[in-house]
Amino acid sequence: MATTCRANAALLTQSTMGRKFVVGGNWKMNGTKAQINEILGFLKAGPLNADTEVVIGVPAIYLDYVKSNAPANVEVAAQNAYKAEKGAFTGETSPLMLKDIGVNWVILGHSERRQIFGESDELIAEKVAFALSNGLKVIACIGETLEERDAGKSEEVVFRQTQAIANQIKDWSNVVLAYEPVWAIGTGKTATPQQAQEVHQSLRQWISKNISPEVANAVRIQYGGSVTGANAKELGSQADIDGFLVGGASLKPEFVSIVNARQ
Ligand SMILES: O=C[C@H](O)COP(=O)(O)O
Repeated sequence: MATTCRANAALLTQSTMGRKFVVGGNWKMNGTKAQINEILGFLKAGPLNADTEVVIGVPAIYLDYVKSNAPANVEVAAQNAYKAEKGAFTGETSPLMLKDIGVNWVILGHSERRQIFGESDELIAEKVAFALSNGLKVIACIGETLEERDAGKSEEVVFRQTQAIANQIKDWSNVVLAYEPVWAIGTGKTATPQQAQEVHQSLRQWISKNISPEVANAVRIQYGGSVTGANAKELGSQADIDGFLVGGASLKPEFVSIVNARQ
């Protein structure tokens, strides 16, 4: 048993080598200044594992405030950005505006953007390309709905969504993929570590074949969908899970233990 555990740990170290664990907190449309101050309070208190990259996705109106008040070991992300520098796009935010206030990350293609706001694979891919070309780092979300999973189409869907991005970009070094099965988002139904690992592994194999082995080895793939302090350690111990994108629990002090899941 001890030998098997050591062998698994060695395999995990080998397969994740060079991929820094990255945990995102997606606040979605939540937060008041008072609540944000509480969140920043527990992030400052941490302690946050220095080997984990932490990025919080903040509503646009609070980006500047959070950027000015977040601890130095926490990066700040927008939850959306448009594919143009400036112009007549009422209600949108440009990657250049984000850079202007010192925000270096953006979350794109979240399933809520896809489903509620009708964003297509192509639009998301264009936004990813435009954000990257303007110096942002991108968390690009992919994932299947329950109907698609029940129809056995999980892989087909995530491959299609990733292909759309691959059609628009060449350099993946500033991209983190977030696999978020839609049926697990905000439902309390987490994918089991095995279910998540299975999709992450086949996605990495698909990337190796269709993009390149180098990208497959280097690109970080987060899991998202009802991640909590209670399930993060087991999920985070899977060889192809390189971090999390956390919704509800990122608003709570348990986010600290999610960040520290790989310690
Ligand atoms: O971006 C985060 C995901 O939508 C997960 O949300 P959740 O942790 O509340 O299920």
